[in-house]
Amino acid sequence: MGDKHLFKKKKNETPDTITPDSNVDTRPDTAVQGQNEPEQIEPEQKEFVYGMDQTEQGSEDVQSGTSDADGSAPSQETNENIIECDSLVKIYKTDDVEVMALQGLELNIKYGELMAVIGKSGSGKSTLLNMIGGLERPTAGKLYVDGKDLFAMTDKELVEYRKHTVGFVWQKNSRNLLPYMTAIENVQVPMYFDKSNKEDKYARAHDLLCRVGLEDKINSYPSQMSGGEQQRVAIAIALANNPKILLADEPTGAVDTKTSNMIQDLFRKLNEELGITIIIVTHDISLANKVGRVVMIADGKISTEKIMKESYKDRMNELSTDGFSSDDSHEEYSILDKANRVQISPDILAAAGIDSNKVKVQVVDGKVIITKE
Ligand SMILES: Nc1ncnc2c1ncn2[C@@H]1O[C@H](COP(=O)(O)OP(=O)(O)OP(=O)(O)O)[C@@H](O)[C@H]1O
Repeated sequence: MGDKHLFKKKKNETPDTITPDSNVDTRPDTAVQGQNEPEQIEPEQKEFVYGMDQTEQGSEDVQSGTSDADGSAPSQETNENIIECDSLVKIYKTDDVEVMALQGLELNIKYGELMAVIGKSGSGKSTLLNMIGGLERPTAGKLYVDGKDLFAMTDKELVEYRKHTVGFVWQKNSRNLLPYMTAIENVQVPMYFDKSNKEDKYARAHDLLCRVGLEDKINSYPSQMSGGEQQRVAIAIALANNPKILLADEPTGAVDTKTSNMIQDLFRKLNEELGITIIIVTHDISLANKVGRVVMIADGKISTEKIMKESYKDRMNELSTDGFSSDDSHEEYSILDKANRVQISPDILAAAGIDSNKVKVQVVDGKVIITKE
């Protein structure tokens, strides 16, 4: 990512909150990872490990795009970033209309990060998540995930990628769970093509359900579980194939505050225990305040990012969620794009009394000062 640290925004300033448009679901109708994937694949031997510790599995993954040969694709050995978005553009075309959902987005995400993506409705959050998840193809730019070039993958390779590299959790449980299966059966669905025997699959599903705190509900059907419990089953399902990245789109959007807190804690626990990279698209400010980094998308680009202060990281490890106050937990930065441009939010412009499109830019004592003309 380009240089950052232009100026600090007021602490505690919350991003714009919005109501998700629940009537319109523009995403591809892909349910639980692995369920709607008709292609037959060669089963592969996998160890019973989660998260980062999958170098063996990764090497058997799709090879297209792992272009060490041309030297351009990052790999885990040489790169600390699991995701690199470089000038990423996504244009949707419907009839005569073109929508530019992402407009040259730059973003790097490190292995093992726990981060949130926020922004107004229509800013491109889900589009970014869907592209990282291999559900949408970039129109232009570069997108590398775990050393693989998603731009260059064939459809078949993308199916493989979706099965092994990423796991999804959606807001709507109907998209995550099959109603006629118990929790433990649901978790085993994505393991269908896995070569390991029935007992191993059962044991792995059982272990995952224990990790998400549902050891008492393994034989319950979705209708017999609360919304929060169903969401925890959904997280176990998303982890079923030991993905390196967990992608969650509004995972707390349909639950109450208490359940939301529980899910937030669970993401942190899984991130710490499994070392898995977790990216959460959310409007839930309390959730955004409890992750290591929050990036805000505005008009299809990253505009600001907030990094959790070290002192808060320590406190988060000591305190339960209920006792945690998120005030002043992060420092906020604006992001320079490749052309050294920066977006300044309307709030900051208003606070500085800037109401025209012409400003004075000076360097004073090593600081860039932007003032009204
Ligand atoms: N399949 C699609 N076809 C056409 N336009 C689309 C499609 N998916 C998204 N868009 C448009 O792309 C833009 C970004 O959409 P996206 O869903 O990524 O935004 P978002 O930030 O996730 O919004 P929300 O918070 O409301 O879910 C919007 O203008 C949206 O209407």
